[in-house]
Amino acid sequence: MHPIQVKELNHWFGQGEAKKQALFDINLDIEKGKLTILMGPSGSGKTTLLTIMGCLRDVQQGSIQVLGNELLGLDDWSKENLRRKFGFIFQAHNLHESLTAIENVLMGLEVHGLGQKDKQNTAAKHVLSLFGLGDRMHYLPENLSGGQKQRVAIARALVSNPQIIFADEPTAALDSTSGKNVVQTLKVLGEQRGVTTIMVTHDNRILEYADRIITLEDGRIISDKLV
Ligand SMILES: Nc1ncnc2c1ncn2[C@@H]1O[C@H](COP(=O)(O)OP(=O)(O)OP(=O)(O)O)[C@@H](O)[C@H]1O
Repeated sequence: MHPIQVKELNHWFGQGEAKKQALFDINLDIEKGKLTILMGPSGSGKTTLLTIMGCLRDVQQGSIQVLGNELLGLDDWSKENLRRKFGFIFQAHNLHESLTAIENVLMGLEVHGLGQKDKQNTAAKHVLSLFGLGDRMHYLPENLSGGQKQRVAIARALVSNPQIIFADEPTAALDSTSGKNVVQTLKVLGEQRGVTTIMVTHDNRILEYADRIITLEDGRIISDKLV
């Protein structure tokens, strides 16, 4: 069974006269362990689709099965439980300004309620080192560059070993080398641990790492290519 199966999904914003359809008849099966990229012009519906799949926005019409759960009509408690199996990486990194890099990464574990302190520290250090932040662990966000902050946010999303990663423009603030490093890491996680990644991006530099590229335009899928 695919980790994500979308059938006949439609979505609208606004009410009455201002009501506008943002997604039209989306049908999609996402394969486990693959890196899928969503592309398309601004306003084509990429973020809307990503947030619906990530249980951050309710399904209005259609069906989405995520890790075997139907999202249409799913109760809040089950949604919350499901979100714990996801890692989220957004362009706005949302780090806590009063916490150091490693404390921010540890937040990714505490919410998940996993394991003991020692193990958690080891996991947080490991993932920060993976992104070249081994010597910045005890820095506050205000003393990190934009790219370093984004890498801390990515480390926080990955530290709990999520089954699915939802990423919205994760490399936008990164230089080319760090951007590639992030995407390569996601690819390796997919190949070695079966982690599924769905990524919205405009960043052409990383397309070569994708397993599949889906293009949206005006709320519809206009192309779907295996790479
Ligand atoms: N909260 C909202 N309220 C009203 N309309 C919205 C809302 N969010 C998105 N839309 C509209 O839905 C459509 C799809 O938006 P969405 O953000 O999903 O596009 P996108 O492809 O992610 O764009 P971008 O690349 O600029 O982030 C757009 O027409 C947008 O104006």
